[in-house]
Amino acid sequence: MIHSLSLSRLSIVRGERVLFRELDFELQAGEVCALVGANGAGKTSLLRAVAGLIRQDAGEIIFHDGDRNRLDPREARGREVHLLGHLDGLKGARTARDELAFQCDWLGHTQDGVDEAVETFGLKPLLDLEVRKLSAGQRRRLALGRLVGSPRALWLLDEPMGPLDARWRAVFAEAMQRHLRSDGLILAAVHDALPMPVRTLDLGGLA
Ligand SMILES: Nc1ncnc2c1ncn2[C@@H]1O[C@H](COP(=O)(O)OP(=O)(O)OP(=O)(O)O)[C@@H](O)[C@H]1O
Repeated sequence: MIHSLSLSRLSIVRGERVLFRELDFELQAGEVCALVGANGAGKTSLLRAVAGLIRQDAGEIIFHDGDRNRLDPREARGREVHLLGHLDGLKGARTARDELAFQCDWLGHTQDGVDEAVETFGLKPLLDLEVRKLSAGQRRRLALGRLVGSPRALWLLDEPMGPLDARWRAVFAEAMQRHLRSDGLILAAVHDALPMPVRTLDLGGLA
C-alpha cells in the first residue's frame, strides 16, 4: 500500500511555460495537503503528473510502501490512486445507478462499497436519473462516491468541494477524515480553504 508520495526536484513545462522547477515535497500516510496557487499556476498539471497522465520534464515522482521500499509506479497508480478532476469522469447518458455499476467493474468496488457510496453521499433518490440530468452538486456527489466505495490509498482531488453545498461539504469532510484515519493520503487542489487543518503546498502566482 502507498505509504508516502515524494516529489523530488520535479519540473513541469506546459507549452512554453515552466510551471514550476525543482519542486520537493513529501506526503505521508494520514496526511492531507492543500495544493494552492493562482489560476494557471499548475495545480491540475501537478495532480495529472502524479496520476501518470502527463510526464514531468525533470525530477521524480516516487511512491513508497510502509517499509520505505519504492513501489512500481504503474502498479501503484493503477491500484491505489484515485484522481478526481474537474470533469468528474462521468458519462451523461448513463443513469447514476449504471454509472456506479460501471465504476464497480472498473475500479474494483465491492457491492458493499457501492452501498457505502450510496449511503454516504445520499445517492438513493438519484439512482434512476441520467447523469446529464443531475445538478452540478449531485453530479459531484456521484463522482465522490467512487472514493469511499473503492478503497485506494492516495486521493488526488481537483477542487472537490466546488459545487457542493454546506451540508455535503461537511459530509465530504467527514469522509476525508475517515480516509486519513485509515492511513490514506490526500492531495487536493483548492481555492477555498478545506474544512480541516491542513498543510499547504503553494505553487504561487503567474510570472
Ligand atoms: N495541454 C496543454 N498544453 C499546453 N498548455 C497547457 C495544457 N494544459 C494546461 N496548460 C497550461 O498550463 C498552465 C497550468 O494549467 P493548470 O490547469 O495546471 O493550472 P491550475 O493551477 O490548475 O489552474 P486553475 O486554478 O485555473 O484550475 C496554464 O497556463 C495552462 O494554459
